[in-house]
Amino acid sequence: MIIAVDGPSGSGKSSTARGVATRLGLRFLDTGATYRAVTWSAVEHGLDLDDTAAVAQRARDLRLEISTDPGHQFVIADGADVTTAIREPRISEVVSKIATNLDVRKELIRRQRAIIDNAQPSGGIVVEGRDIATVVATDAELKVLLTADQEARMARRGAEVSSLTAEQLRDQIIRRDADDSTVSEFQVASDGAVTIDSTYMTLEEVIDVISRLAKETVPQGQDR
Ligand SMILES: Nc1ncnc2c1ncn2[C@@H]1O[C@H](COP(=O)(O)OP(=O)(O)OP(=O)(O)O)[C@@H](O)[C@H]1O
Ligand SMILES: Nc1ccn([C@H]2C[C@H](O)[C@@H](COP(=O)(O)O)O2)c(=O)n1
Repeated sequence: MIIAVDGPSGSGKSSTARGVATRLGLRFLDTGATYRAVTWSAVEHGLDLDDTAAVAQRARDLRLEISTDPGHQFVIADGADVTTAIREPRISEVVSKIATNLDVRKELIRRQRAIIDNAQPSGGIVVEGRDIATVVATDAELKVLLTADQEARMARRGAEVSSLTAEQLRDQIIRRDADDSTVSEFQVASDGAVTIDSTYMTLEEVIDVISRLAKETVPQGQDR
């Protein structure tokens, strides 16, 4: 089974998808972490991030290991544990440059699909990102567009990283969504997707709703 969770920045995709995977005993893939790992590597190599060919080559050359265990997340890039480093503001500020590089996307989508295929024997996977239902896994059994209004998303990010200024918060949520939406459609639900507006819902409530939908989606008697 594949559950796709797409949506804008700060809507709760990652925490919700991880929670659903834990609840249902599925694997979990944070596809944003793959774009962040390439960004980290390009920065470490001192590349000009506007040099799309050089950055795409870096994406193809990168040795990348990403955990799909919802209880133990890690990202290893060229042998370095970058689990924390890829979340630093210096990466968040520039990651859209890498995520809007179409050759990088081609390479990372290929890798994401391989990870999803590998997870199938263990029962399935919850995959979160911006283009999962529309591009990466169009055959997902359950497609969710997770939204929340802009103020709620900025408040959530602010509560998570208290050191961010108001300007940095707007950059990480509003500017990033504007840039990212030039290459992916995550503001409007695709065909067959269920929209969940989490503005006034707790994380647990969102996890409950998606878990229930997932159980209703799998035919009775079929192994998960
Ligand atoms: N329904 C919710 N109610 C309140 N807070 C939430 C809810 N869902 C998630 N959060 C919190 O909001 C913050 C952002 O969530 P998360 O990182 O999962 O969002 P995201 O959509 O994956 O963001 P990004 O795409 O920017 O990585 C986290 O601190 C998380 O705990
Ligand atoms: N499937 C995806 C996943 C992520 N992105 C972009 C969006 C962000 O700018 C960046 C990092 O994602 P985050 O960790 O903040 O969810 O990668 C994308 O274009 N497609």
